[in-house]
Amino acid sequence: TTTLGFIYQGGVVMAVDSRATGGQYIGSQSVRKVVEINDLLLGTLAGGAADCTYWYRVLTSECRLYELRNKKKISLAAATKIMNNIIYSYKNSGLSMGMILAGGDMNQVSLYYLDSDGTRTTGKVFSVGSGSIFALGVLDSGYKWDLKDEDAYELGRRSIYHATHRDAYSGGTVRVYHVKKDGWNLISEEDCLNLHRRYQAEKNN
Ligand SMILES: C#CCCCC(=O)N[C@@H](Cc1ccccc1)C(=O)N[C@@H](CC(C)C)B(O)O
Repeated sequence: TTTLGFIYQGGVVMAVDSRATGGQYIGSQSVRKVVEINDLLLGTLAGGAADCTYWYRVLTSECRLYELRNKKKISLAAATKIMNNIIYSYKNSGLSMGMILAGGDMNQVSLYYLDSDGTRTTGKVFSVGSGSIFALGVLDSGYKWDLKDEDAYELGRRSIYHATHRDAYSGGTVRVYHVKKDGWNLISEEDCLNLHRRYQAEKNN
């Protein structure tokens, strides 16, 4: 898996691949690794497929229960704290999860990283998964706060593409999302083989 999220002047860009593997066996090329928590919050999943899928659903139901009980949307800080407390209660029991969570938080967007060790931090640039070392090489060299939206989307796309090219455990579809303080939307989803042809053609011109 390769997942990433970064904050810039236009909000947050999140990008992921879609491959699931069991050893050298490819279990799926169509995993949705960007998950909707509600219409303001998005998350990315990396690690154990069952762990990520199960606990993301628990988080989603906790967020909905918060809304029903409090008659207001949950903040990103609160949603990540709920997830972190759950994960921490299972520390050292073998969970394997790395999540990036983004969304509106008290009238601004913010970005959190959570993992099954119990880490919960905010930041501007995160990449998580077996391919994150490749993605970060591209992402860190291209990141600026002042990126224009289209350039930010392309930076996320290229970063995931390079990881799918070099990491055997990443591949399939490259999905790019844009998260703003008032909502998120899907920007693009392209097969990494098509991206490969496009980027190789650019090199040959
Ligand atoms: C094949 C198959 C079923 C999925 C097995 C399965 O959890 N694979 C994991 C890798 C892993 C992790 C921990 C123990 C063993 C195998 C996987 O593909 N994770 C990807 C993300 C999830 C959400 C799809 B990525 O992190 O590579």
